[in-house]
Amino acid sequence: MVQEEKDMFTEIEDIKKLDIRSMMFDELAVWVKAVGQPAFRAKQIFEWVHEKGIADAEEMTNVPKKLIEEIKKQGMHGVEEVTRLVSKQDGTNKFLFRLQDGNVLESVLMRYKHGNSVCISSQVGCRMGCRFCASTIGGLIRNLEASEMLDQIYAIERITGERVSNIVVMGTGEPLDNYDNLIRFIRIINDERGKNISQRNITVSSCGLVPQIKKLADEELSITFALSLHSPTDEDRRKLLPIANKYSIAELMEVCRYYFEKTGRRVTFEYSLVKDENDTPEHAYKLAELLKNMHGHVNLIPVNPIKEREYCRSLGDSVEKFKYILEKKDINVTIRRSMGRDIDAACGQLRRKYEEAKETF
Ligand SMILES: C[S@@+](CC[C@H](N)C(=O)[O-])C[C@H]1O[C@@H](n2cnc3c(N)ncnc32)[C@H](O)[C@@H]1O
Ligand code: SF4
Repeated sequence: MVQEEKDMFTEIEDIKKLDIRSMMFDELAVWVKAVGQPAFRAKQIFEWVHEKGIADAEEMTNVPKKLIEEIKKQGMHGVEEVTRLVSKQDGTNKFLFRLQDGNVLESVLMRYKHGNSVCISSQVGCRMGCRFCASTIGGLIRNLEASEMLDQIYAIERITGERVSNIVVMGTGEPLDNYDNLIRFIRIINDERGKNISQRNITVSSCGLVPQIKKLADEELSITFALSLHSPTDEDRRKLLPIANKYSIAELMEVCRYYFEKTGRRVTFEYSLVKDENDTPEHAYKLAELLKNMHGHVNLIPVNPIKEREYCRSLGDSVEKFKYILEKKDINVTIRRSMGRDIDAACGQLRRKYEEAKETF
């Protein structure tokens, strides 16, 4: 075999490891050719799967039976609704979805004046061990495929009949611990032949994996990067986030600066306020000092209590005071409204409940 043939062979072998919904357009075109079909079929399939967001290959009415059989053989992974909770307070919908292998995950639809936003999961479980997070209690089960991230959005559109315009990758899982599938997901959801969701309307949040943040910056995407900072000092951060033992705040600030330089996008700093642990005026002053020359924005969120952990949500007064101190120091800051508080707002809680009481669903 000459080198070119070898490369083509490796390419198709790699593509065949993906399910149809996880293939980017160019990969789908190679696959279509490999199963002996004309090139225009790739566009048809891509539009059915990603623009229309169909649940089942059988719905492709203009695609020949033989090709549908090939697609089924290749597989089209996605999610299926198990249950849905609707908040009486603000109309937020929380979905529990089942994957083909029986694992379950959560996605949340939030309705805002500017459009519908969906918070998706990127892994089944998480191995990062953050102290206040329900998603990590059972550890990491597995990474989600790009198809399984995409179908959380498509399924919500199918179920509600409403368009989704914003995506936050802030559900269960550490997206940068599932890096390649995350990038594949972003490229497909942004493809103009599919849902064509602007990269500017996508936010990816991470607990702070420095090498992957650098890699993300080098992709030069125009997504928003959110860093879960939660403390201005290494000492306090280590108490809340085990990953802080690996990467220091100084390294995080350096890579966030790099992210801004490469992409021109301001970084969001997530700060979940835990009573007496990171919500004192001293913490606020230190945070202001740390972020004074960063091109960023702070998002404060009083922590959502979970029953497995002992810590408390900051009181309203401390939250307002924290915000006031940051503002006085010219730091851009907002308090994130906690959506769907009446329906287990803390991410991972519904999935845990389901795992604990499968038979009642
Ligand atoms: C669930 S994580 C998923 C994204 C990514 N793994 C991360 O940590 O940024 C999304 C955000 O929710 C925060 N979070 C987790 N549990 C929380 C809780 N009980 N209350 C408030 N925020 C929480 C995280 O710290 C993070 O900022
Ligand atoms: S906060 Fe994020 S990184 Fe930490 S355990 Fe939860 S999902 Fe994982």
